[in-house]
Amino acid sequence: MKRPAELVFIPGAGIGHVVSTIEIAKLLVSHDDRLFITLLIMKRPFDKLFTNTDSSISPRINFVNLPETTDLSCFKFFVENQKTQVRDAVAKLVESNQSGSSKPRLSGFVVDMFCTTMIDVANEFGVPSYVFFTSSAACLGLLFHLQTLRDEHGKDVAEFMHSDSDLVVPSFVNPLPASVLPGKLLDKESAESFLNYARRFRETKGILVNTFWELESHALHSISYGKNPPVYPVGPLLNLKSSDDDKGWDILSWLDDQPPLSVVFLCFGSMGSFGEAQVKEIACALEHTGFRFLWSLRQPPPKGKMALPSDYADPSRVLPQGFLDRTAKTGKVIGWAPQVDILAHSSIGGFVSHCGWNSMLESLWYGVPVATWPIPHFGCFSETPIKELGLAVEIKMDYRKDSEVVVSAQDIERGIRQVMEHNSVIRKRVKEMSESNKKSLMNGGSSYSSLGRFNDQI
Ligand SMILES: O=c1ccn([C@@H]2O[C@H](COP(=O)(O)OP(=O)(O)O[C@H]3O[C@H](CO)[C@@H](O)[C@H](O)[C@H]3O)[C@@H](O)[C@H]2O)c(=O)[nH]1
Repeated sequence: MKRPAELVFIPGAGIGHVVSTIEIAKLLVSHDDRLFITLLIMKRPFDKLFTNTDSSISPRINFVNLPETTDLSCFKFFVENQKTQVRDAVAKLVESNQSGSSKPRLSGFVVDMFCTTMIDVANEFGVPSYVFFTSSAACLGLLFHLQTLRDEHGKDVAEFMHSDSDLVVPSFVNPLPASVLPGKLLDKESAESFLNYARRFRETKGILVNTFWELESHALHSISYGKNPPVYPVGPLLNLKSSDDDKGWDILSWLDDQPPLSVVFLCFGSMGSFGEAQVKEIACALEHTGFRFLWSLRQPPPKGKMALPSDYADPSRVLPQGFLDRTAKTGKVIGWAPQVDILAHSSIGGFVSHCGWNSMLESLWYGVPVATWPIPHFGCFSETPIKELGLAVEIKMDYRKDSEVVVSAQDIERGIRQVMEHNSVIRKRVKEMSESNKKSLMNGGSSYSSLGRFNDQI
């Protein structure tokens, strides 16, 4: 019998990365009873995890909170600066595992897509690394493609920044207009970091991706070849546990009073917020459509400060005058939303989203069609694969026109009307995909089998 094995997981900072990493850890240990996992959690002072990081979730999962860092000048350096802490934590783990032959042996690191620098630490301990890619396979394919263009064809990807041409990217079904590529991916300074992530992915023994075959078969085929390490689609990895705070209860009981499919939900992820002019356009669109709405409205962090948006003490400050009174019977403006509970509610008819990959997977799980309003932060964009599959309608598309460009109330209204249509083809397709979604994780399903293949090589 094989000796028990221990994997060290290094999730990226932020809810969009930590939650799915905890879910993959839970799935892996439930599939293999000789596996132990230690998660090293990096925290910035403003990170709210909104998730359970105590070890009671499984006796074979252990959380270690790394000391909080205050130097937040740059994300890349934030991760780099954690190397010493990671090294120390792993050394302690190895030492405590030496005390008995029944203790697990360190078998590898699973590093977040943005923590590839930790591959160096895995190498110091003489164990292999794997990547956990928290976004879509299409996005992973794009990173590989840009890196190949750069390293093998000498192409300067910054050229695409101002280009109007189409780009043939193997992980996308249709050519991509250069204008939809996130500026961060092409910008001279940040592009090099992204290309470097892709270079380092290729050094690893495998890439776990939070997706499933039925959703992204085209993208997955396109990256499962030649020089790339084996790719394991193991999603959707979602924490569907209900919120138990009082605020959440108030929102859900409001939804209980609304008719089925009548409410449009607007929420822009953990990092999404708008300036006052854009907030007013959204409010006008909502009022004009007359649909019931639930709107997670959050205020931007102070300019130049690395922080997350926060809830408004008084949202009427940025809304059109009298908006809250006029819509009191049909709408609710909230701060942080218990998103999965909301998407699960039968009154929700459509979701206006910034297209973070977790949000996309959550809405597909519950069969809620999406109106896409991408706000790319780290250059991972998720709405294109969803739209290519006919699972979403579009509000805003051009990434280069960043958040400073105000989307008009008319464009928002058009998107909301489309996404709320009851008998649309999109709604039907989303429902069908919702079924495949659930099957992929069941015994014999595509993600279930992928997990088995991954476990076999640990
Ligand atoms: O009010 C809110 C806002 C968000 N969420 C949850 O927070 C998560 C947000 O994740 P995601 O939708 O992926 O958005 P981001 O927080 O923006 O995620 C980052 O990480 C993702 C995974 O790599 C990338 O796809 C995104 O582009 C990147 O911005 C989801 O589980 C939401 O349910 C809430 O519960 N309430």
